[in-house]
Amino acid sequence: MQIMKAMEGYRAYSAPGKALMAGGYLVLDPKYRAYVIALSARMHAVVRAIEPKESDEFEINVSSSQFNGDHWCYTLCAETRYLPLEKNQKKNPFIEMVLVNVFKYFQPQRASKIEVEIFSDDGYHSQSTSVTKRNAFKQFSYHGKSITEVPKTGLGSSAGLVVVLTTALISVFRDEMDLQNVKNLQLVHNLAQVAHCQAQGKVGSGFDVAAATFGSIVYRRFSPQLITNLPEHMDPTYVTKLQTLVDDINWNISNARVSLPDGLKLVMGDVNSGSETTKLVSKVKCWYDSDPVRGLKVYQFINRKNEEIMTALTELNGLCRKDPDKYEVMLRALDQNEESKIQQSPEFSKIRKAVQEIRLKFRQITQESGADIEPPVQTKLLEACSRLKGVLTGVIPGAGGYDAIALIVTAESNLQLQTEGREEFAAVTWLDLHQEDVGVIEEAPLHYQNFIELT
Ligand SMILES: Nc1ncnc2c1ncn2[C@@H]1O[C@H](COP(=O)(O)OP(=O)(O)OP(=O)(O)O)[C@@H](O)[C@H]1O
Ligand SMILES: C[C@@](O)(CCOP(=O)(O)O)CC(=O)O
Repeated sequence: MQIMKAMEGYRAYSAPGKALMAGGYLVLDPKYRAYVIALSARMHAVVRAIEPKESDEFEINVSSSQFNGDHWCYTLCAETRYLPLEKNQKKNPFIEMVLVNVFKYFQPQRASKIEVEIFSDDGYHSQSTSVTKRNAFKQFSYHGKSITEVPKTGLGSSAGLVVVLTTALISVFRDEMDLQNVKNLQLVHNLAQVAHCQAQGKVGSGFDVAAATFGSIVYRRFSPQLITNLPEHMDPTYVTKLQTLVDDINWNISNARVSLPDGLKLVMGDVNSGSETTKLVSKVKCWYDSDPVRGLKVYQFINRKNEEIMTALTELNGLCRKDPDKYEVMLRALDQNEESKIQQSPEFSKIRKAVQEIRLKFRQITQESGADIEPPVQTKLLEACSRLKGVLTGVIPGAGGYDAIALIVTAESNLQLQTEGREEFAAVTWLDLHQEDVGVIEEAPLHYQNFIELT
């Protein structure tokens, strides 16, 4: 009772990370679709508005105490058109752009102090020297370094942060924030895309923000001009243009929900390294632009293979419903690595063949563009993984490079056990993650209280 009282006025939300299994690079163009899996690693925000304030200045304190006690303290007000100022000039462009866009969109007048606590699940960062704290509901890792200094695994921490923070702030300005309501999800998505795109320097397709909002999806992006055509933040027309863009314009994105077929799961292996997506993207763009006719042909080929993968996954979904016995036999063949039986499954064969062909093309692009999309060390690792029992296929998701690898494997398989102590897997840490269907959800604020350090 005492605890419940103390939690009054708090709201909590979480949003998932992502792995782009098919469609990397191509998805930057609205012509092509991508297959995005949402992950069980989530970014969380607990929010509370303490009303009202004496002055007309809003104060927004965002803390991310897992990262050496990181916190940002912003003030903003209607008179300065909601331009956020951080008290100690600490930079976090993602938080800043969320504040700019949510405040400009809602135009709140009655100043208040707002507190937001961010928590992120382990999957987002390499966990070499962290300390675990837990309560009866959740546990989080605490690092001795700031957020910008802890190595990332590439699961989309910034998109998760932007989506969950946008949701938390919207809930302060809106009484009703039912996340089953498509209209509300669309509001979160559109505001979060604008904020993420502005913070990131307008390079991404937005698949990570879409997955954090809607969950596992087949994604087709919006036209980039929707956001790049917005004027500068301080332009007097920004507010109405933002509101129109968020509420009235059809973004024409696809976000059809998908799920991996039953009996299959996603496994991610952190290689403790990481890549800079923006550099890879600009090198690939140079490669494409140097011979656009050939570039288009290569992309069209990769796109056919991406679509084949998506079709085969849908077919597997159908087969496991229509003929569960046959499907079960196929899964067991994968489990035992019985190559001749696996080849008898047209769906498995199609997926494996299409992934091989896509990877081959990306290895060629790697050589020609200088962008390390599939560097030899990752090729070697993926080949070694493909020989393990239960592995259907594997890729370096998203932009590729030295990020975590992603495998689709049978639910029964245990890669940890199969790879323990083996030289070729020495660099890999299997992440404790699984596919998740849903995107941003409401959580119980009580689950984020009184964390105790494990000894
Ligand atoms: N828990 C957090 N608390 C505060 N800020 C965070 C948190 N997690 C991420 N961020 C912000 O997001 C930035 C990292 O975003 P970035 O887009 O570089 O990586 P990512 O989204 O994790 O990876 P990728 O884009 O490769 O999937 C951090 O520097 C910080 O500004
Ligand atoms: C290369 C690209 O298609 C995928 C990048 O994915 P990731 O950030 O590496 O997971 C860029 C994008 O879609 O934003």
